[in-house]
Amino acid sequence: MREKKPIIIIGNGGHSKVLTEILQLNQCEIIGFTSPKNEENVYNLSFLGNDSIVYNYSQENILLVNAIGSTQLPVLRKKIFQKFSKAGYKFAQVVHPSAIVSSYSLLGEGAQILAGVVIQPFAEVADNTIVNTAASIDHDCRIGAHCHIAPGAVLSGNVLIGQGSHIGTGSIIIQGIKVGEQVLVGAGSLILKDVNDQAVVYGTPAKEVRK
Ligand SMILES: CC(=O)SCCNC(=O)CCNC(=O)[C@H](O)C(C)(C)COP(=O)(O)OP(=O)(O)OC[C@H]1O[C@@H](n2cnc3c(N)ncnc32)[C@H](O)[C@@H]1OP(=O)(O)O
Repeated sequence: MREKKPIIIIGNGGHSKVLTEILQLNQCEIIGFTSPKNEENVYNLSFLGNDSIVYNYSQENILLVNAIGSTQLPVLRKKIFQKFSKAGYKFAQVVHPSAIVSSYSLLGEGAQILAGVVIQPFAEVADNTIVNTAASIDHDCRIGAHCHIAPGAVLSGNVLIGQGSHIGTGSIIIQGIKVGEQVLVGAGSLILKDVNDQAVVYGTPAKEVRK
């Protein structure tokens, strides 16, 4: 998927490395990256300045890529997306060529679908959500905005995930489960029951450990 406008990447960490390769595979033009300080970029992309440098570019002429990663609740990613969306900037979708994304599924603005992901028909992935390496999202799932479905997570059919939630690496969620908003699911969890908003759960089967 080739974006027509040149792209500014926000962030220069591990997630940025992964997204940059996808942008290159998709032959996107990359202006450079922002970061709090001038540090090496493994692809030799240009350092543009801190995030405020984005305001030097017209909203009409560029797209942003939110390359802030997360290992727990994706709070900073959400802030970045909301700040620049409010200022009229648009975020590019980033979809790895190896991802299998049903043409009957829906991806929101700035959705990031990484290598080996499968998204089945009538699933929805809302704005600014990451579906990380080899995760699988089955039919009719609805994943809210600003979520992170970490590598290898498996969502069976009709699973609902509220906004701002993190589904840990390798977790399994059985069909029809509702996970609330800003929920943190630990790595390797097996989710057999609905999960309340803001809960932290993990284990097999998963239990709520704290709010
Ligand atoms: C490309 C990428 O890298 S994307 C990154 C994806 N990463 C993830 O999805 C990681 C998700 N994070 C986790 O699973 C974390 O372990 C969390 C958030 C659930 C818990 O983190 P913390 O609050 O720091 O817990 P901490 O490490 O102190 O562990 C507390 C206890 O819970 C246990 N525990 C922690 N996580 C889990 C888990 N996922 N499953 C079972 N037990 C767990 C620990 O063994 C420890 O037990 P102990 O007290 O008996 O020793």
